[in-house]
Amino acid sequence: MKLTIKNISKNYGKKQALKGVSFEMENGVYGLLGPNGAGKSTLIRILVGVMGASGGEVFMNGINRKSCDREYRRALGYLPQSLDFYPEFSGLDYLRFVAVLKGLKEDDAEKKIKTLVERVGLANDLHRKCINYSGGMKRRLGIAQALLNDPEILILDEPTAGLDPHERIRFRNLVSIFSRDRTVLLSTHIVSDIDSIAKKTIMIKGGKVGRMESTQSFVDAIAGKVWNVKMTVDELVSYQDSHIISNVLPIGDRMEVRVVSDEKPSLNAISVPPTLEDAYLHEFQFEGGISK
Ligand SMILES: Nc1ncnc2c1ncn2[C@@H]1O[C@H](COP(=O)(O)OP(=O)(O)OP(=O)(O)O)[C@@H](O)[C@H]1O
Repeated sequence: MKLTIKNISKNYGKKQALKGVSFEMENGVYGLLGPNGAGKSTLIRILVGVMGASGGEVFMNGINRKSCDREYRRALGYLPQSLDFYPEFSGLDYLRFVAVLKGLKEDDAEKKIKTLVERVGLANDLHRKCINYSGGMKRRLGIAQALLNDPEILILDEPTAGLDPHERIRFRNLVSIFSRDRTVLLSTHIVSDIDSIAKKTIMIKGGKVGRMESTQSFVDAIAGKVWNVKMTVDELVSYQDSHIISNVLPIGDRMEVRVVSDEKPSLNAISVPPTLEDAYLHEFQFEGGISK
């Protein structure tokens, strides 16, 4: 399955939310990473067809999606940022309801629901009202509904928002397993969501795709630009206004400060191996109040 996004733009009145976004995806997880307001949700809404683009095209296996709308919708699974549940619905009612909306035959739906709830770890909670599920269970129910029609393309919009670390890791592992033979686009501003599972990371800012590379390439590109510097708390106060700081660790009466900097930031700085989080900070150094 190949999905090609070509020159997509979107205007909300005078606000240009997407400015000619282009990239291509095949099997595997693709992380769509960008700060608040970068245009991630707008792009996703256009890809899943709940909103029209102002310009540009989407192609599925080389065919314009406008010419294969039915097949495209059939191939698509979508987990939106928030899911609403009818108060009386159990998890099972909800999945049956979505199965009807997706046009699944009753027998197929029951088999599919049984397999999926086991895979997402909800088999013992199916008869409970889903509004009483924990955040993690709701997300797992969300991924089960997105997978009911066996989609080849799975689109997840900030799927781990509000989850505790245990549920976050569980969700990430699920996505990784499901991505073996699917194309997954996972939008997030949480670097650890995609750090270990995305084969490519798409960095988006100001409505433009800055770079799309293998996740490891982003990390490799800033090798030699991440440093540990020991300093006092007073020194840190003035230091943090002029440097990108990715971590601070108190050691005795001093601070070990992790700094992302093209140049060696001070004489006693020691070069350390970079992470994707460092690469994100380097890429978005002018977003989120970091000035340099
Ligand atoms: N309905 C709308 N009307 C006007 N402007 C909008 C609308 N929806 C989004 N925007 C603007 O478009 C830009 C992109 O918004 P979008 O929600 O796509 O970003 P995002 O990357 O998903 O952000 P977040 O991570 O905060 O969800 C922002 O500047 C936002 O304020």
